[in-house]
Amino acid sequence: MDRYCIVDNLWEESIKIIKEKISPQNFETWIRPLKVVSLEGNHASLSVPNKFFKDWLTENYRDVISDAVSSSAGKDYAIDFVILQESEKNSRSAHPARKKKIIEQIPQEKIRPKIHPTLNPNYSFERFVVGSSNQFAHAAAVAVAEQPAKNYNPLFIYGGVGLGKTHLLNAIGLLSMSIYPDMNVVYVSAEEFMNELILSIRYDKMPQFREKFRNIDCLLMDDIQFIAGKERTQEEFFHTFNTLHDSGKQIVVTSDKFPKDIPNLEGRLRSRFEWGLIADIQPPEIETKIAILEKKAQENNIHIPTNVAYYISSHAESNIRELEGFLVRIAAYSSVTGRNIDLDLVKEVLKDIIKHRESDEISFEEILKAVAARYNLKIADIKSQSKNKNIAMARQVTMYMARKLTGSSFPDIGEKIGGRDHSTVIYANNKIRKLLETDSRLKATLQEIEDQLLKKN
Ligand SMILES: Nc1ncnc2c1ncn2[C@@H]1O[C@H](COP(=O)(O)OP(=O)(O)OP(=O)(O)O)[C@@H](O)[C@H]1O
Repeated sequence: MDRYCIVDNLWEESIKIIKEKISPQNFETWIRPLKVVSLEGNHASLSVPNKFFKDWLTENYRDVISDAVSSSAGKDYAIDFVILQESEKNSRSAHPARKKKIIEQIPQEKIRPKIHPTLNPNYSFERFVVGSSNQFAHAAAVAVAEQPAKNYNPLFIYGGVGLGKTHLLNAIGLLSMSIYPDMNVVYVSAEEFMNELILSIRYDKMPQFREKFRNIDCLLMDDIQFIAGKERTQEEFFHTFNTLHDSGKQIVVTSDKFPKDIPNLEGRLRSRFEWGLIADIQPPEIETKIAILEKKAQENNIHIPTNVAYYISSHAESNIRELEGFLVRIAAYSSVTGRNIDLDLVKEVLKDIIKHRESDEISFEEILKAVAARYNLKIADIKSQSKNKNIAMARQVTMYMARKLTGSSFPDIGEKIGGRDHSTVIYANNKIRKLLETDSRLKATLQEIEDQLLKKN
């Protein structure tokens, strides 16, 4: 058998294994179009039609594919994905020798761009869409990047999942480095910081650890909430913070919560976070979602008609990562089926996700439970007659959310929340609505509760 036959047989065997492991629809969308372009040593390269496909496969199916190829071949294979050039895409059955060439034609720097060892070059300010939900955080981030340690130190950026905190943090690093090329910028997640600390303690390398983290011009630390409750990490971060701050170095941290709302965060750290500027990122309104979607589409040469962008944005949650996921799915489906992206195609691709979501009915009891947990109260407190400020607030939030998420009538909600009159529910609903116009912390809290309720299934 010639070498290309062996490769084809191996791939045939592998896809049988993969087919057993994933749904038929996903198999047809993601696996069927793949072809092996090279098999060298312990490395298999598979061709994919575009970057979206590549990102999706890398994130979701790389391990499944590599396990299947390894088990068919009887030895371990690492998998990577290579984007087919347009001309190759048009002739699906390119000669094997030509296929093999494809990898060599792609410049190395296109495969793995390297600018800074830990900064993501795609997360730049140019690629960040500004809307009213993130305007403040964006302006603060630009100011810090242009004039580090001048005005806002530390800068504390907080917001819900997938709303662009990491993107902004990276953008600060990229811009600062382009303005001040000699600047020592370090981007690290709080978890990596902790892991490095543990290793340094274990291998007696604390002087090196301190040398590294206390000689930085701009420290960008992601997901700081992770260190809460971890005593030794908080202690070390506290000293790192002081050293950098005292010597006029910039510190930027991100978190999923406002400093005061991070449970188990040491008071001395919390107060330091409050020294500088605290900027929030709110869930985007529909116009910003559409603008982000259109920008992402444009960056990847995908044409999305306006009605389609509107449809996707109005059905995606506020999480922008999810919005991107929808785009990936749609672009891949369109490229595999050769169909243009229009409303019918999008409805077809997203129908399961959207149907599932619409069937996710939230009950009053679930809202009550989630609000009580968020405000550290018992359900009985919320239903009680207590006039305590925190309890009264939680009660009004429950009424507002019940109205919003269940659509129940005012008298119904009043009945369920301890036999209250419907006018009390109307009052609570109006009061919270009004507060939300100005109180960004409350807005973030409510969004968090809502996200949690929507994720229940
Ligand atoms: N305003 C924006 N413009 C363009 N892209 C955005 C914007 N906000 C978020 N994104 C994109 O959404 C994705 C998720 O963003 P990011 O990872 O920064 O979120 P995060 O807030 O750090 O999430 P997590 O809480 O999970 O750490 C990224 O691909 C990012 O580029």
